[in-house]
Amino acid sequence: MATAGASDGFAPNRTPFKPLIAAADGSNFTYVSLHDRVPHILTDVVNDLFAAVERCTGSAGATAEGKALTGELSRLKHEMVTNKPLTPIEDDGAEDIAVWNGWLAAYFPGATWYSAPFLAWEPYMYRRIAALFRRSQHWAGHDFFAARKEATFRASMAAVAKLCARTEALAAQTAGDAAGPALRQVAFAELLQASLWGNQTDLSMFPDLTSDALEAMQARILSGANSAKIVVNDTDRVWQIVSRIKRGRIDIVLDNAGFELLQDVLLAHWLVAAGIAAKVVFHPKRVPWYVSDVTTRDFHWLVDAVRDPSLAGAAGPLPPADAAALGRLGARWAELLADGTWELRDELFWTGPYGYRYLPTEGRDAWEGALLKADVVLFKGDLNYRKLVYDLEWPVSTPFADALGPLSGADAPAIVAVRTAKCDTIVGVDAARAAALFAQQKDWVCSGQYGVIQLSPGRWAVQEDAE
Ligand SMILES: O=P(O)(O)OC[C@H]1O[C@](O)(CO)[C@@H](O)[C@@H]1O
Repeated sequence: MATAGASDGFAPNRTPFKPLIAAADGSNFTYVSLHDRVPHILTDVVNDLFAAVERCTGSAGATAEGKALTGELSRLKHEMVTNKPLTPIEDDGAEDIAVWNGWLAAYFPGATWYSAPFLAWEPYMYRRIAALFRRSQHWAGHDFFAARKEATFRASMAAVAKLCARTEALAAQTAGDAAGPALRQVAFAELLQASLWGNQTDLSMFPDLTSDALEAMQARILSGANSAKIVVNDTDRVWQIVSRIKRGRIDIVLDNAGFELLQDVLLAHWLVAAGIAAKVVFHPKRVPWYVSDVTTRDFHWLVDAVRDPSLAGAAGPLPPADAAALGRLGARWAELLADGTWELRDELFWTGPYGYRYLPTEGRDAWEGALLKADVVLFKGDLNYRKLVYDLEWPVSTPFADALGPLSGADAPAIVAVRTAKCDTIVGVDAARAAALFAQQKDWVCSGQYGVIQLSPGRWAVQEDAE
């Protein structure tokens, strides 16, 4: 098996700064995750499956298999809480199993849950859960998180409808030649910021978001009250690039389903309406991931739910103008998907073991097959950020592009990380600013209350310099 060492001396188990390790440092966020938060998620998976098995009116085989699966999931939880070694993932027929197991054997032989880095054991757990389901005959297509993802979105349909109406209006104001660049910049900044704060609605951290909370969040974005919480805000630099693109290509490496996905889709809607993008490629996950991550099915579900909220079981009538905007946008998105303007590519790399600095070597399908063809790639959310910068104890002021390593080369697309900070890793922050924030709130970097919009201009640096 080829080992993934990079020319800069970096390897998955040999890093220039310490990776975040669970047990070593006592009560940090990693430890709390492994000790409390993630075992609860596993318990929820077991309980959800148990309830689904109880409801199951299918064959006796499905019931028996479902019960056996709950047993296997409970065993997985036992391995975790009793700090057993990370064992090979059982073969579920997907090509990435060999990649996962080769990576474990090469870089973390004998590692246990508490000795493996955070970025190793946590994705490993979600892939093991997925493998257990995918190996079953009757439960292979069951997304144990689907009900929760859909319920949150359904419950926030009033906020969803308002946002659709607003984006439709923004697109109408800024699409034509008559719209000045300043207006377009403001629209872009608003939608990018909405996409950022949409990342707060992640069910693995904040399971209880209500429609009112979502509307309050939108109000804070519009009033500018949230801007101070964007610790690094490269929006203007991103706009310098985006505003030069005419009918280009934007890729979005998605994070959470539901409300965050809606914000990403609204941004994509505007990019197409404004003539900036002739193609938007979305990258969802192939298997259920980190509770609320978008799968291909979730994407289509959202488009259908916006096109006809009654199909999604949304309660109560909406104001007629908002309802009409919903229907129009949903129908438009279905068209964009059908004619290939929007494309979904759920490469297995996103649920694999490697950090994104290994995209050029271990993720060619995603890198050469997709991202390199883009003008700009947006990486949404906390986990994508951790995988981009490799989840280390970086000095906070390390430039973002330096932390990206091979992804920031002169042939690369512009890379934009759009993330609310929900773990200890962060780069590109002025050291004095970070110190002031730590003095104010010890856990600011894990709290989900602060965000970053960070740019590595890649091949666009040349054009920026040329101006
Ligand atoms: O949905 P996001 O933004 O990727 O967040 C995923 C969550 O998982 C973690 O990466 C670890 O559980 C957190 O840091 C974060 O809260």
